Amino acid sequence: MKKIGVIGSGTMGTGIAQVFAEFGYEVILRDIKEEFVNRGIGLITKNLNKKVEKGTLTDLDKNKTLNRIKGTVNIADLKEADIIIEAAVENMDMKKQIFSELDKVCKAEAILATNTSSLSITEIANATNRPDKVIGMHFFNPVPVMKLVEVIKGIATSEESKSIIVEITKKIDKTPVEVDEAPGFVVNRILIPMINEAIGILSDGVATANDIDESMKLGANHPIGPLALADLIGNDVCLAIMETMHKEFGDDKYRPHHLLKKMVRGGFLGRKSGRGFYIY
Ligand SMILES: CC(=O)CC(=O)SCCNC(=O)CCNC(=O)[C@H](O)C(C)(C)COP(=O)(O)OP(=O)(O)OC[C@H]1O[C@@H](n2cnc3c(N)ncnc32)[C@H](O)[C@@H]1OP(=O)(O)O
Ligand SMILES: NC(=O)C1=CN([C@@H]2O[C@H](COP(=O)(O)OP(=O)(O)OC[C@H]3O[C@@H](n4cnc5c(N)ncnc54)[C@H](O)[C@@H]3O)[C@@H](O)[C@H]2O)C=CC1
Repeated sequence: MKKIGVIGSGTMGTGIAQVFAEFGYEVILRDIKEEFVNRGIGLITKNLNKKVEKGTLTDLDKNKTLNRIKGTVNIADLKEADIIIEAAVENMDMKKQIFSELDKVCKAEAILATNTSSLSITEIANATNRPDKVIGMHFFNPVPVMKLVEVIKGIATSEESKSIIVEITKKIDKTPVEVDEAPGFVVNRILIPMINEAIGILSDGVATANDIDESMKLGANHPIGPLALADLIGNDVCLAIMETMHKEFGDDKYRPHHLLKKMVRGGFLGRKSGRGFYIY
C-alpha cells in the first residue's frame, strides 16, 4: 500500500491526513513548527473522538488510525512517501519553494500533488524536475465529509500520474472529477464569487450576516449560508482565490470586496482564528 505525505497540518492537511489514515494508509504529516504539527494531530484526535462518542468508530480503530499518522517538521522525512499532497498556504511563491524542496528530497517516482484552490498546476510543476508527476488533487472542506476531489492536470502531467490519483481518490471513497487547468477550476469559480457577493450585500447594509445566511439556507437550500461558509473555508483562503481569479482572468467581476480584504488584514480569518463573520 502506498505511503502518503501531507504538507501543512492546517484545516485541509489534517482532514486529508485523517481520511487516508482511516482507510489504512501510513501518513507522514509535515508542518513548519512542532506546535502546528501537534495542533493538527490534536484536531484529528478530536474528530475521531467525536466518532467514538457517536458509536461509529471503536476506541481500538481510533488508536490504529492515529498510530498510522507520524507528525514531523523535517521535510526529509517525506523521502519514504509515494504520493505527497501539499496543503500549505495559497501562495504561488510558497508553493514553488515547497515543490522545489520536495523534488530534492522525494523518491524519483513519487507523485507530488497540490491541494491548491485556484493556482496554476503548470507553474507549480515548473519548480520541479518532474512536471509529469505534479498534479492538482483538490479536496473540499471538511475533507472527512465532502465527496468531491477535482483532479487537475498541468501541461506536462502524465496520464499515468492522473490515473494513479484518480484510483487512490476512489480508494478513499471520494469521487474524482477531471478538470482542465483554469483559475479556480470548477467549484471555486462558482462558489467564491458567490461568497464575495454575500460580503458585498453585508457591506451595503442590505441584511445582517445572520439574515443573509438564513436566506441562502431557506431560499436556495444551501447547507450553510455563504458567510458561515467563508468562515469555514478561511477568509484568507477566499481572498487568495478571488485575487488569483481577478489577476488571471483580468476581469473585474472577480474583484475581491474591500470588506473581505479588511477582515483578512484584521486577522478575522473565520473559524481557525476564532473570529470572522461570526465569533467561535
Ligand atoms: C475553498 C476550496 O478550495 C474548496 C472548498 O472546500 S469550498 C467549501 C466546500 N464545503 C462546503 O460547501 C460545505 C458546506 N457545508 C456543509 O456541507 C455542512 O454544513 C457540513 C457538512 C460542513 C456540516 O453539516 P451540518 O449538517 O451543518 O452540521 P453537523 O450535523 O454538525 O455535521 C454533519 C456531519 O458532518 C460531520 N462534520 C461536520 N464538520 C466536520 C469536520 N470539520 N470534520 C469532520 N466531520 C465533520 C459531523 O460530524 C456530522 O457527521 P454525522 O453525520 O456522522 O453525524
Ligand atoms: N480551507 C479550505 O476550505 C480549503 C483550502 N484549500 C487549499 O488548501 C491549502 C491549505 O489551506 P488551509 O488548510 O485552509 O490553510 P491553513 O492556513 O489552515 O493551514 C496551512 C498550514 O500550512 C502550514 N505551512 C505553511 N508553510 C508550510 C511549509 N513550507 N511546509 C509545511 N507546512 C506549511 C501552516 O503552518 C499551516 O499550518 C491552500 O492552498 C488552500 O487554498 C483547498 C480546499 C479547501
